[in-house]
Amino acid sequence: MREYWTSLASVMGAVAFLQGVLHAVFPAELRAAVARLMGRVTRAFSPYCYFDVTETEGMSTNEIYDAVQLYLSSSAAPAAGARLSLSRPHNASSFTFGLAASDRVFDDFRGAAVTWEHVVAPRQSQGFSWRPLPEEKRRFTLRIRRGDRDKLLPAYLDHILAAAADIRRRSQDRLLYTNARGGAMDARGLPWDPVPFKHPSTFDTLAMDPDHKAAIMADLRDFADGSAFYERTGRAWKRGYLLYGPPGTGKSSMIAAMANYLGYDVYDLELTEVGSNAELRKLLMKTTSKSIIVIEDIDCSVDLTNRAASTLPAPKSRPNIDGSIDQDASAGAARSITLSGLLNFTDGLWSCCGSERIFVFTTNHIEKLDPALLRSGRMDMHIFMSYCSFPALKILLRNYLGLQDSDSDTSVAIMAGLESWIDAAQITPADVSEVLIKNRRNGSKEAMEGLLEVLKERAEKRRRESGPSAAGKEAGDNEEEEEEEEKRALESPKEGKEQGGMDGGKDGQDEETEAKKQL
Ligand SMILES: Nc1ncnc2c1ncn2[C@@H]1O[C@H](COP(=O)(O)OP(=O)(O)OP(=O)(O)O)[C@@H](O)[C@H]1O
Ligand SMILES: [Mg+2]
Repeated sequence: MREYWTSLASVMGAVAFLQGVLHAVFPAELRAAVARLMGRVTRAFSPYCYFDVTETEGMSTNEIYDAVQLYLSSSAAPAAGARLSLSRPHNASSFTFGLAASDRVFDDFRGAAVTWEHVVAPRQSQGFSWRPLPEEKRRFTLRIRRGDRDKLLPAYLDHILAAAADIRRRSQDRLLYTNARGGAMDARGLPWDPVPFKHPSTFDTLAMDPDHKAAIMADLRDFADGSAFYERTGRAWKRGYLLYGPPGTGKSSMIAAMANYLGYDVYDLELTEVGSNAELRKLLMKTTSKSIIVIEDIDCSVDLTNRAASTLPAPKSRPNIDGSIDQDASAGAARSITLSGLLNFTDGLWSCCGSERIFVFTTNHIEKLDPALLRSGRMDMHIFMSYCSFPALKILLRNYLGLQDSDSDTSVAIMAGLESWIDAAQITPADVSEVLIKNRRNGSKEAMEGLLEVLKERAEKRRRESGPSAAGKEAGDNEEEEEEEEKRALESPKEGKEQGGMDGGKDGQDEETEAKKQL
């Protein structure tokens, strides 16, 4: 054994000696030229071709290098033992992973396998430079089979750039924009005011029927991933959702959940602050893609019952600095937003500037909306946010009391009571949440008992009120709705309205999903 080690050491010594001689005899340039030649010969017979993406291009940074780094860190499979570096960009809410030196990752695109290697080499000393260059030269080398070249380039790089942009957007704080300045522009000429958007509502916390929720999430996902579909079918890449239902059933929470799910910015459009159709168009043009444009309480914002006529709800009289109201301005200034202006906003040619945008309208009174607004293609999906059902209640119990399905045997009787009373009580998720918040300090059993009492009271009250005099009233009428109606003091007539429902909206959606499947 000792002889083996002695001979190995002498071989290594000889190699080192020869290397020393080579280094001494041949200049560095010659050695590099020989290495380059060898590399070229090897590559000429290789079934692969290689592409280098260097970190810097001349003096400027290479955008593709950054994109590749971001993309590889999130989507490709690192080789066994690869080291990923961790970082969190300033102002970002999530971490990003980067590939360490000389590590390899594998990826595939359209059925072709690719390999990326991260190569880090020391930079040779340079002459004078205005800008200090990094001491190392970094690059990604892409290795693909020669036969896959046409299939992969440039489509694979486009895919990487788009994916990297998406990751970048998701890792930054998203924004909520409002147009609350009444058409005034900021210093940069933008009509929207942004604030960081940090709404905690997610589809996980949203209490609604799980199947219904899953259908909405699938629809959103199809939309966000549907670039090729929309291009192929010649449709503008946008989608409209109409959320309707009584107050406190989670319409605004649903919008926040949608934004959090897709990572989109939200534009909260206050229609009463918009003076004209032209202004509306300008606002639309200043929205970015990957955003949700929201008009809440659309029935209250403007009178959208007559497509042809100008709508004239009392314009908001803004107080002057001294507090007085400018009567001329409030009485005389006719507002000129029309239903057709709004339809153009969602459906016309202007709505297609930019892409990947979702329009969401909410209303408590779908029957007050003009059928033109409900037509499929404008509002593709009508989502009814209903009173709290038992499956929705279980989600609230889980969120507020930490109650799991498996825990339910501890309070089987109360759960059974809640299940039997919940529909009759017609209670909103907002009211259930309030009761649970109020009682949760006393423990989950007490909180559930408290809720059961409230449900019974409500159901009893409803039963008493729906005596013979109330017969014939629609099932959806209830105390809260009436209170809300009074509060909003709407004057628009009800005749001639078509009752839009989830089915109508869903049909449109089903057709599209079907079309997608066929394509
Ligand atoms: N479906 C729900 N799931 C979870 N929480 C809900 C739900 N509905 C309402 N809530 C709770 O009630 C509060 C009010 O709900 P939200 O503002 O979303 O109702 P809304 O339907 O938009 O009401 P409005 O018609 O008055 O605008 C929310 O902050 C949330 O805490
Ligand atoms: Mg709301």
